[in-house]
Amino acid sequence: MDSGQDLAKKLICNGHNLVLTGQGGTGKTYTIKSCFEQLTLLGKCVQLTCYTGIACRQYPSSIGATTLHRFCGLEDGRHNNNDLLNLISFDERFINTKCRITKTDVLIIDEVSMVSKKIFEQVEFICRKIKNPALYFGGIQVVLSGDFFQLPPIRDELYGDFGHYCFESNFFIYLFPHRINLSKIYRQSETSLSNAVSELEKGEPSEETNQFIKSLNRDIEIPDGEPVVKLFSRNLDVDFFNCDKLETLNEYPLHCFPSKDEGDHF
Ligand SMILES: Nc1ncnc2c1ncn2[C@@H]1O[C@H](COP(=O)(O)OP(=O)(O)OP(=O)(O)O)[C@@H](O)[C@H]1O
Repeated sequence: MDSGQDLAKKLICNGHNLVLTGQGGTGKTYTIKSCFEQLTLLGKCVQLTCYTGIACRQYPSSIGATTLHRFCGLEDGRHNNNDLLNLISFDERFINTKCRITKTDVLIIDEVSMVSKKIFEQVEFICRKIKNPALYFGGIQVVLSGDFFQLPPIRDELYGDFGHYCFESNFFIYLFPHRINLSKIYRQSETSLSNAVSELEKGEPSEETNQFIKSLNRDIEIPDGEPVVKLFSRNLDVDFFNCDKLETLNEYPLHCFPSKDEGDHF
C-alpha cells in the first residue's frame, strides 16, 4: 500500500469516518477491500454498499456488497423520511432492512459522487432513527469512497431529489473531517493519458493535453458490412437501433424466451 492508502486504512480501522477520493485507478477499491478484511477480523459488522448494482460486482461475493438503496430500503426514492421510517419499523416486508441497519457497525458507500444530498440525508435519518436517535447515522461509522469528478447524482424531481451533491448537506463537513485524496495511478502507466483525464475532468486541459488529444485524431476505416459496436447515451436510441436491426433479421424465425425473476422483494 502507498502512504495515502495506508493512512486511509489506519483511520478507517481506528473507527474514523472518512471520505476517500481519487481518480480512477488510484486504488480506492483496493483500499476498501483491505479495510473490509481488517474490520471483519476486528469483529465489526461491515456493510459495503455501492450506488449501482454493477459496481457491487467488482467486490468478491464473500463481501456481500449491496446497493445503498437496498441496504436502507429506499426502493425507488418515493418515500419521505417518516413514511420510510414507519415501513422499516413496522412493516414485515422491511424486517431484513431493519436487521441489517441495527447490526451494522461500519457503512461503506462506494460511488459516492452519485449519492444525492437527499439520499444521503435520508440514509442518515433512517440509520439514526432505527439504531440510535442520539447520534448521526445512529452511531454507525461511515466511509465514503469515490471520485466527485465522475458521475454526478441523478435528479429525480418527481420524488423531490434535485441532484445536489451529498457534500452540500449541512452536516457533511462536521461528520467527515478526514478526507484523503489518492493520487498515484496504478491502473495504467501511460502518463499522457492519465494526465489528460485528470486535466479534462477539471475542465482545464493544458497545451500538452490538447496536443495529445489532437494526435489521436485519425480516420477509422471500417470494412463494408463489418459489425461495429454503437454507443448511445439514451435508452430510447438503443431501443430504436435494436428494433431496426431486429427487423433486418426477418429471414430468421423470431423466438420469445419468457423468463420469471424470483427472489427477495427488497
Ligand atoms: N498499492 C497497490 N499496489 C499494487 N496494486 C494496486 C495498489 N493499489 C491499487 N492497485 C491496483 O490498481 C488497480 C486499480 O485499483 P482500483 O480498482 O482499486 O482503483 P479505483 O480507484 O477503485 O478505480 P475506479 O475509480 O475506476 O473504480 C487494481 O488492479 C488494483 O489491484
